[in-house]
Amino acid sequence: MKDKKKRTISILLAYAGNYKALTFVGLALSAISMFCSIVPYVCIWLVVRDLIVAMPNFSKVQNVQTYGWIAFGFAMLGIVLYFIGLLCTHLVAFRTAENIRKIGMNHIMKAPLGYFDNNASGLIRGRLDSAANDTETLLAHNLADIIGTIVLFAGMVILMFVFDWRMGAACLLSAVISIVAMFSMMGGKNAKLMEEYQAAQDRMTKAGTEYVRGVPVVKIFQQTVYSFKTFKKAIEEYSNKAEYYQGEVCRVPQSINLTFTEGAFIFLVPLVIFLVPSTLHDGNFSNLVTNFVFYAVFSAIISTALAKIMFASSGIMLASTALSRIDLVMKAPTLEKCIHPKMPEDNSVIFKDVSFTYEGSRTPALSHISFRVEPGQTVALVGPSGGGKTTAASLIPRFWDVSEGVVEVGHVNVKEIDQHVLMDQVAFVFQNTKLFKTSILENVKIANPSASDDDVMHALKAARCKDIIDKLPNGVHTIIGSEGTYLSGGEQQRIALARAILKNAPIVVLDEATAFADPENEVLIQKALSVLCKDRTVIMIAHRLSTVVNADRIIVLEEGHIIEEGTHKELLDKNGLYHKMWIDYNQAVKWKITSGKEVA
Ligand SMILES: Nc1ncnc2c1ncn2[C@@H]1O[C@H](COP(=O)(O)OP(=O)(O)OP(=O)(O)O)[C@@H](O)[C@H]1O
Repeated sequence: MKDKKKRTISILLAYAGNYKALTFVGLALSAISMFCSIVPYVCIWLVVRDLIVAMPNFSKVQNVQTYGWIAFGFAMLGIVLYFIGLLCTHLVAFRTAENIRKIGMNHIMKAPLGYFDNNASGLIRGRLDSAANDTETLLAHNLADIIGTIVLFAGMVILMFVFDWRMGAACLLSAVISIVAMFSMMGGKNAKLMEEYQAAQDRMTKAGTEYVRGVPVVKIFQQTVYSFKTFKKAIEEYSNKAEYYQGEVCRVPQSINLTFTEGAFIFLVPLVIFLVPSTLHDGNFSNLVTNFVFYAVFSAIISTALAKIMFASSGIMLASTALSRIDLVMKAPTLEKCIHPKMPEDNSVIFKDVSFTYEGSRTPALSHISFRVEPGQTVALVGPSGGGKTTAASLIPRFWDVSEGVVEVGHVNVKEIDQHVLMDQVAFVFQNTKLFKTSILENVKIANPSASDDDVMHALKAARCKDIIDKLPNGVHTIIGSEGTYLSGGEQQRIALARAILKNAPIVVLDEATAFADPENEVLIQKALSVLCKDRTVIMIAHRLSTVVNADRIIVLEEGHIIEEGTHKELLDKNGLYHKMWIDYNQAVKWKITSGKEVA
């Protein structure tokens, strides 16, 4: 546990970079300031002592004012040093939080694009943000408080011997009982319990997010919250853990802690009563009263110090869970960077004995796939759902890196092509197009920021987007999502095609480009596609087999294997899976037309 705390602090300080040294300055200032804050208590002791000695002739007392000034001076110095120390630790905390965000985002930028399929970018950003925030309190306040409290206790032990060790021990004993009770709540097997409690909290948050995402489904099927069993179970698990921790584990130690934090008097008062007879006998009664006043006042700062330790412990715990969230982000795989990049020789795409297995999956999504697409050819990937079509297409622009084999673009392994060159070489049109909440013009320009507005308009025209722009209030400058602007799936797809046309890449990968299109949009999309694909190397994935009949070659993928390959005619003649798919497809089309007639 102690090692874990040390590790947490040293990892965090590594994120502080150049500001690490400032932490030590801040901590040293905090320690000195705590020392300064003890001095006024000593002055109180001296004042009380002089007053009691001079009693009843108080005019004899000479040094009270001097003690007053010394107390004031040290109190002010303590405050100033504490603030400068806090300034230093805050600077470190802010820089560390900034570095956590920067380093995390830099790492994520090197992750393959496919990683974001399973890890939503919002979730990753949320993880980094919350982790950065959770480390701030520890570095800005808690560490300084821990050091300050250590100095305080060291000061107490020294003062215990200087004035009256018995009263010092009484104060210290109550502090020690309080600390032991506090750590018994957090240490040993309770630390594990605390981790489980936090894990239950995390599970509840995740299940809650899933539930909110699924609200439309819940509403459509008129289900209740109880239909989301995982969420309900997560809430129950969390509340059981919380009740057990707060009720069973914390009740006794918490009560002891609170009693002794505020109650140095529990030992101090009986002790003094016990000592009165002997001091009256020795003639040291005035000394006893002076010391009692000192320890009674001094014990008040113990409770403040203990409360700070308590916060500091939870701060360390919070920071350590924050570090595990950062670890999750930093575990994201990164694409190998080539040291001596090569330029593709032409626009061909070749798969050589390629296999690929998703992380955590037992069965390969692709097994020993080999095919070649010559420059200017159109090759279609078809086959049953889950056959590996999208996976194969994703390996070309390195959304993932192959597990075995080689993918080549222009006769060069894609891993040996500079990432920017590869991205310039390949345009990818996804099934599910993402448009940004900005103008249509900017949305298209993302593909080629140096393009002129005229080029963008030309691309939009070629992608048959004129009707979309005409109906928008500010034409091409309309912000998508603003003023009730809504684009259908097919319309969004045409904007995405305009992007790909503007990019002007020699290789085009189309993943179900017509997936979300109604018949009217489909015709327009097909026209846009014919512009985009003209004289380019095209790899297209399609379920609507009518879109692939003219392809130079059709590859049929099933369960990660190529099971048939050829032209539309050759595959029909083979009488295999493609032939069956073609019959099924035509029956489905006919069924649609027939049922359409029935409705009419
Ligand atoms: N991100 C992922 N993580 C883990 N497994 C995945 C992931 N994406 C796909 N798979 C699995 O890989 C296999 C191939 O999926 P892929 O999406 O490539 O098939 P597909 O032929 O494109 O299917 P569809 O036609 O339904 O889009 C499937 O078993 C699928 O469950």
